[in-house]
Amino acid sequence: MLRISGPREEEEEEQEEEEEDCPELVPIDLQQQQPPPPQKEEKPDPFAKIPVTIITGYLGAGKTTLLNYILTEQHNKRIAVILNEFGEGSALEKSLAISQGGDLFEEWLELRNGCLCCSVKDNGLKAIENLMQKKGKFDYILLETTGLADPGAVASMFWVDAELGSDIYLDGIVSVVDSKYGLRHLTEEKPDGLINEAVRQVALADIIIINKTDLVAEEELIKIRTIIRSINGLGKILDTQRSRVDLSKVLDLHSFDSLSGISLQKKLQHMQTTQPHLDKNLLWEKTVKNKADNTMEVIRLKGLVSIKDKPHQVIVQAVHELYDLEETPVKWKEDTERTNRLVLIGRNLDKEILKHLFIDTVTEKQVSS
Ligand SMILES: Nc1nc2c(ncn2[C@@H]2O[C@H](COP(=O)(O)OP(=O)(O)OP(=O)(O)O)[C@@H](O)[C@H]2O)c(=O)[nH]1
Ligand SMILES: [Zn+2]
Repeated sequence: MLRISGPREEEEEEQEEEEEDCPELVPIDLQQQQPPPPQKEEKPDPFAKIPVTIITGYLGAGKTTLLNYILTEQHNKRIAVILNEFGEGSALEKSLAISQGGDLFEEWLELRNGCLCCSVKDNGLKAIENLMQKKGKFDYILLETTGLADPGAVASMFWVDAELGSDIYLDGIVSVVDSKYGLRHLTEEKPDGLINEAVRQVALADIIIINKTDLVAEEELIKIRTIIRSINGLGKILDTQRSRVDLSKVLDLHSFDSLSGISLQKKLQHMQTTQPHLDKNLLWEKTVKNKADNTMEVIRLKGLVSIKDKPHQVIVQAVHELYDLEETPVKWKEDTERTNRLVLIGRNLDKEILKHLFIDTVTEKQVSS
């Protein structure tokens, strides 16, 4: 079954499931006796450590959507964004990632609002080191991991790299979960009995965002919330549509400061002992097979395609069997050939078969009379 999601509607306010934070108690007499603190002039402190928030989550859950949302919200920060991309088509992913009117960027790119953005292929360490040479130009770092990454590895790098550690600190790990497919990702058993990536991402998170609540009914949400709780009993769980979350709930958390209790090391240990309560795999309708007769399964697709009579490039995205198309502000060049590019991630995928299938689908058929 294929479905195109309809035109974007204005989202309702995201609901939050967690209890409100308790207000802090302040002794009355202290408050009365002390004069208000003088208004400080906001000047960046060149020696201040820069917070890093890791944004993790399974393929297509809404990480980049969250990044884009944060960048466009009012935050009074100069944010540097690092995207860990998948696939070989670097230009493709970059142009999809951050809405900059289709500008492509290899190195650090300055965004309109003073934020910086960079797209990297490896673990992001180089990008951060590279970024630190621009110290003073930004005051927050957001790092999006690839959907299949174990965030523990990325997070650990802030401990391993002492030099890096003196400039920046890990502020928190945010994990985005897809309401529709999260359950499936979280309960998938790996053949070797290892903990799957989706579970690792949830287990390590300080904040778990259950995104795409528009796609599921309340019962589904309860199910996914329950399994998330069973994996991570500590993280704060928030529900969102289009990753629209209250920024104060995801930034400046100081999750790993000595004061806030559980350290990353502890979390990593905790993770090994927590087991998800498994639901059995969901049934899925599959028809295309590879040469070895195994059913192909696409988990994630991104692409830049040309649509007949449309002057603009169109982005196609899919998460399992849902997909949507979005016209970009970028026009195809008049005098050059329009090239369609697709990046697919999944199981038992066969490039040749998929290519034929795609060409078959888009080729105009002669109707014989
Ligand atoms: N229906 C619906 N679609 C959403 C929502 N949030 C994001 N999407 C769509 O889901 C798709 C994937 O979103 P991304 O933000 O690119 O996901 P991602 O986690 O960055 O994906 P990868 O980097 O490939 O792992 C896009 O087509 C989004 O437009 C939502 O709340 N509801
Ligand atoms: Zn992304």
